[in-house]
Amino acid sequence: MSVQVRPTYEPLNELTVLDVVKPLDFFDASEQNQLHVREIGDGNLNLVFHIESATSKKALIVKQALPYAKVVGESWPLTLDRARIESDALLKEAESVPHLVPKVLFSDSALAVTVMEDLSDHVILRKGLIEGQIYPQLAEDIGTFAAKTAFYSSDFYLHPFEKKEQVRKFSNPELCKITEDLVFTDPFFNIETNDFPAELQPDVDRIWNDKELLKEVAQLRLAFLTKAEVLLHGDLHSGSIFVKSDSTKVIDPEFAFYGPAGFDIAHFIANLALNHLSQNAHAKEPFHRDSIQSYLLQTIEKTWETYRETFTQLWNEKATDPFAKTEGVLESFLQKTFQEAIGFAGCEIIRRTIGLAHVADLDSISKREVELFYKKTALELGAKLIKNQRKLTNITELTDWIRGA
Ligand SMILES: Nc1ncnc2c1ncn2[C@@H]1O[C@H](COP(=O)(O)OP(=O)(O)O)[C@@H](O)[C@H]1O
Ligand SMILES: CSC[C@H]1O[C@H](OP(=O)(O)O)[C@H](O)[C@@H]1O
Repeated sequence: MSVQVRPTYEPLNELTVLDVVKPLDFFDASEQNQLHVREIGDGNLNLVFHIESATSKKALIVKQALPYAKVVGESWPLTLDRARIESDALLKEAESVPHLVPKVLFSDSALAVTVMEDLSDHVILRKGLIEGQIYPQLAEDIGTFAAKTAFYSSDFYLHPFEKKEQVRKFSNPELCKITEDLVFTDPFFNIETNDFPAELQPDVDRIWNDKELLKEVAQLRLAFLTKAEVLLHGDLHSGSIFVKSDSTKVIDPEFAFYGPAGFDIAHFIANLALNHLSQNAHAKEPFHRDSIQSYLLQTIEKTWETYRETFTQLWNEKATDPFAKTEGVLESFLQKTFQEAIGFAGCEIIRRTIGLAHVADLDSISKREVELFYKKTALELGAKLIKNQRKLTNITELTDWIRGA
């Protein structure tokens, strides 16, 4: 009788990662001794290894969760189950949008490892945007990604038993708690881990004392906590998207869970809005600033339009919900999703400005007074979105506000 011994978890290094890779037969026998390994992780949480054959230049990526948040260290323990969630989410997303996610080649929940397609010929969207690049396919790809992953995971499409099984499978309490704290709670209170320049204190005080704003944030937070509408990526910022001119790939779904439908699209829009603001400082000349800013606003508009049209088409063709043909049901779902997305986007803009985890778009502005000016503007925009979410009915009203910020 043979006994299968499950590998026990230990953090990989540039040598031991080869023990994971070699048995996969991804590389030919002749390449196995000429593999070049680099740890390239630049995110907040995990190890990422790039393994390349010195001869054929074929490469793959091994991502491993650490039992703590890398950005803080061992004092912030964090579940390894996030690696299982990430690989399961990539596989689930690949069922509806295979061209928009990296291929998963192997995963092992005990080692907290996902082995995936190497996307080094792409760049991280945040970096590309800060440099002033434009990506013509981005809006259509992200609108399609968000609409298809939402519809196919929703009660509008799935049998209720299957939907509830998926909710159970993607239960992600520890990673959700990070979002509950870092996005929906800490930036709105005087919490030690908030991070902002002292000069912003009067603007931050205004947020902390704005009762109308806090009431709206409490409702958005409750929606995040309680609405298991669709399977979300859960952290769809511009650092979670790889791009090149003719391709978009959404990576890093370790925050995936069932939540409110507007959440992913909100985070994408918020991060484009932050880049839009920062272009006032980054763009080398006014002509270039105007063209990248107008590209960003068009991208926001087209992303929402693509989401709305794709979701509507799937609804008309495939919805199983008994009320699918009842007049106004789809429209009211989309309107609620849109308005909630405006509020979530406001929270993301505020937390990326004064919370624990910032964005390079604003933080890399070299002149201090310019950085402060645009951070104040970001806080004003975020608060305006949160307080006025229910007044907006059209995406161009939102882009008008971002343009005018
Ligand atoms: N499939 C991939 N191909 C190439 N590089 C990758 C891939 N996945 C991740 N990376 C690199 O590793 C970095 C961190 O990955 P990410 O999944 O965002 O980690 P974290 O969960 O720690 O934020 C990315 O910014 C990118 O540079
Ligand atoms: C300590 S986690 C902070 C922050 O990091 C995550 O992003 P990423 O893993 O892409 O770097 C997520 O946005 C969390 O809110």
